[in-house]
Amino acid sequence: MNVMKIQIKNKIDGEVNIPSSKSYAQRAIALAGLSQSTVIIRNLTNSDDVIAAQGIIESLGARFIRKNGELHLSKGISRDSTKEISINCKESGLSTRLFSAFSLLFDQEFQVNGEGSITQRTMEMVIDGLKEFGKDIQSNDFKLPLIIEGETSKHEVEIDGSISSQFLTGLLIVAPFLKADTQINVLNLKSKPYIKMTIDLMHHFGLEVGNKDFKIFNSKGNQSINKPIDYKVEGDWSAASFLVVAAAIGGKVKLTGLSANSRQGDKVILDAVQLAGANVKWENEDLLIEKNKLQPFEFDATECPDLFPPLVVLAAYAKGKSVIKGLNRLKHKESDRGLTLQEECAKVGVKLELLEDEMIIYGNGQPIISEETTFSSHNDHRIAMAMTLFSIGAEKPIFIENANAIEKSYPDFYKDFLTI
Ligand SMILES: O=C(O)C1=C[C@@H](OP(=O)(O)O)[C@@H](O)[C@H](O)C1
Ligand SMILES: C=C(OP(=O)(O)O)C(=O)O
Repeated sequence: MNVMKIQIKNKIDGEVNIPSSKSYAQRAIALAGLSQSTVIIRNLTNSDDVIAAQGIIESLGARFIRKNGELHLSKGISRDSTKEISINCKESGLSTRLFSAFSLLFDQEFQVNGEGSITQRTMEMVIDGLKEFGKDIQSNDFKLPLIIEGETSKHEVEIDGSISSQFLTGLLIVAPFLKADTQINVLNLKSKPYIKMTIDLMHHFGLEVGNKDFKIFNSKGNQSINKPIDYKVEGDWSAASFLVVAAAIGGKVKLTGLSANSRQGDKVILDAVQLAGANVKWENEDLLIEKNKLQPFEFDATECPDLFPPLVVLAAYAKGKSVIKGLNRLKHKESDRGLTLQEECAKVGVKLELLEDEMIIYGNGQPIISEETTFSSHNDHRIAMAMTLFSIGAEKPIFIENANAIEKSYPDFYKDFLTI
C-alpha cells in the first residue's frame, strides 16, 4: 500500500497551472479515432484515464504519434476487420461506458474489460441501452466484463440517464457514423453539463446532433469528420476545485489554464466558494481565489457530482450546518462517496448525515487534527485529494493511504498542492 505523508500547512499562497480536462481529452481521443483527416490534440495530461482512452482507440486500429503532451493521429480506427475485438478501459467509468457504444460500429464480438473499481460499478445502463439497438450482451451480473454480439438493427431507442450520462456521451459520438439516422429518447438525464461538453466537442469536429430539452437526441447517419482538427484541451475544473477550496479555507491561490467560459459544469465551484464567503476574481485569464469569511452554505450538486468531495471539506471548515443536495449521484463512483466521505470525515470529528438525497455536514470551524491521522483514499482519486486538504491548519502531519489513486485524473496533485 502506498502512503503519502502531508506536512502541516499553515497557510495557502501560490500559483498553479491546472492540468487539462480528462473529460474533454477522452472525448477528443474518441472523436479523433473516428476521423478521416488529420487530428492534433494538444495539452494532454498523462492521467490514467486519458492513457486508457488512447489505448482503447489504438486497440480499435487507430494510430497516434505522442510527443510532449500532444497526440497526432496518423490513422483512424479500422471498421473493415471482422476479427473479435477486446478493449481494456482500465479504471475509467467514462471510457468504459463511452467506448462500449463503439460496439454499435461492429458486427463481430466486442469485449469490454476494465480494472480496479470499475469492475464493481454498474453497467446496467450500457447493457439495457445496447439491447435497445438489437445487441446481445453477456455480463457479470450487470458488471464488467461485457461480451457484446450481434448486429445493430434498431435506430430509435430509449435509455435511462438517471445513474450516469456517460453511455449517452458514447451514443452521441457514435450515432453519426451509423448507416441509418438515430433517435435516442432519454429518461431522467443527470449530469447534463457533460452532455453539453460532448455536443460542444462534436460541433468542433464538424458533426451535427439535435437535442430537444435533453430528452430527445437526433443524429443523421453516414456523417464523417473530414476537416483537419487542431484542438487544445482546456484546464480541468473538477481538478481545479480542490485548489479553489484550499484557498477558500486557507489563504489565496492564482490558477492558470482554466477557461472562464467553459462548458464544464464543475466551474460552479466558484459559486459554491462564494456562497461560503470566499472572494473570486478573474484577472485577464488568471483566476484568483481568496479566503474572506467562511460560512456554512447550501448547494445543489446533482448536476456536478464530482464536486462533492471538495465541497464536503469546505463545509467541514465552516462553522455550522451546510447542506449539499444530490447525494444519490455518489453511489456509483470510484467509491460510494457518501459513505467514504462520512467515514473519513469522522476521523477529524466532522459529522456527516446522509439523508434521502441530501448530505448534511456539521462543520466545526477548524477540524482538530492534534495527532497524526491516517485517511484512506478508498482507492478513489477524489477522496485522496479531498482528504489532503485537511492538512490545512492541522497540528500534526496527516497520511493518505493508497495515495496514488490520484493518477487517475491529476498525477501532479500532491506536487501542486505542496507549492501553494
Ligand atoms: O462524461 C464525463 O466526462 C463524466 C461524467 C460524470 O459521470 P456521470 O455522468 O456518471 O455522473 C462525472 O462524474 C465523471 O467524472 C466524468
Ligand atoms: C467519477 C469519475 O470518473 P469516471 O466515472 O470517468 O471513472 C471521476 O472522475 O470522479
